Amino acid sequence: MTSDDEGRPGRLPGAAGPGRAPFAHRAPAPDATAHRAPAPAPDAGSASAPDAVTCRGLRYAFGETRAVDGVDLSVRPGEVFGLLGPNGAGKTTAIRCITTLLSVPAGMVRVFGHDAAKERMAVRRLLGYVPQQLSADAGLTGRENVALFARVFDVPRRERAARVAQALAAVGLTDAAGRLANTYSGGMVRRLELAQALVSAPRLLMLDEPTIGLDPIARTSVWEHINAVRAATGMTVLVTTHYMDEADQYCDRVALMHHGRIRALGTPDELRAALSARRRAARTAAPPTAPGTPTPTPAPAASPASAVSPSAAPSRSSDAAPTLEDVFRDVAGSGLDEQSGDFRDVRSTRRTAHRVG
Ligand SMILES: Nc1ncnc2c1ncn2[C@@H]1O[C@H](COP(=O)(O)OP(=O)(O)OP(=O)(O)O)[C@@H](O)[C@H]1O
Repeated sequence: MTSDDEGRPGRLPGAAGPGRAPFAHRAPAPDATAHRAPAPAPDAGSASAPDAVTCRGLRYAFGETRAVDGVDLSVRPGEVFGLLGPNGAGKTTAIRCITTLLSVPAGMVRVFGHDAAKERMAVRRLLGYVPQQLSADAGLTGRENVALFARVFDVPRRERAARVAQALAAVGLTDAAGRLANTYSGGMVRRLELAQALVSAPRLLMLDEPTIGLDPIARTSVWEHINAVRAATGMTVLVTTHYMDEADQYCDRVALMHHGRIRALGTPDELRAALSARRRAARTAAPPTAPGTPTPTPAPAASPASAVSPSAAPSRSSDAAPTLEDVFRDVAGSGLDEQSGDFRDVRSTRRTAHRVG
């Protein structure tokens, strides 16, 4: 990376000339119901702009294990896109391919038009990444942690102090910036890691399980800060999560992943409506049952679901019917609980406990 600030690929368009803030210091909205903040989205303005992320036929195997098994997806500039699935679905592996931490052996990955296989540094300069593993140093203060990332990501020296302060302010850690990270709560550690990822003003923020193991208030706080920065900058957000309710609340679109494949993709409303339609169709097609005969449970869909057509999207009136978890169970089929446990498997929770302990 160079220290030349002009034309630096990681710079948000129009957001930060020398001396200007890379993102606005907008305090998170106090209203916790302000989900899916509408982004002014410098990235989302042009119809010809490349997608933030494009994966075509992405595959990755660890020996015999096909962790990612032919993933096609596009993340639009400025949206919050959720990659959902149980433990072992392949979410982290897919994310690591997109970040270039794993090289792409088969298929294609592009980030804002840059080929992840051939233009690794160009891709990395566009990204902020919060991995599942702890990325903050417990023996450093919050400020020192963010400053370290500013150096690693080659934030120009003359801007560093201001950018570090801005990143800490954007996640509500100004007052705690001088404290050692090992005195932080789990939610504060997550917000610190968010500040570390934001200090380079990424166009694409990638978060792997950002709220796993946090209590509901801390989860809400993390999302409010993500949304506030996104609303101020138009940054694209790609997030993995087990929490269906959270994805429903905060993601513009979601992809449901299981056994390395995308089983369904669309807005939460589209996915729920498609399930309602399938249920209605199954009821209509079912033969009338004799009185006293138990009603058979419809078999879950056997084939992987493809993207849900937006044209089939119904209105918000179907909210009360199926949940996103119902959709997942429908498209993933009966194998959902076999190996991977449920959506809140202890493995990840333990990992998080280690992160903050
Ligand atoms: N380094 C590795 N070596 C061998 N197998 C691996 C490795 N990393 C992941 N796997 C396997 O690849 C598959 C996908 O794992 P991955 O971590 O991508 O899933 P995930 O959906 O992110 O799960 P989690 O929610 O638990 O993080 C799993 O079967 C996992 O055991």
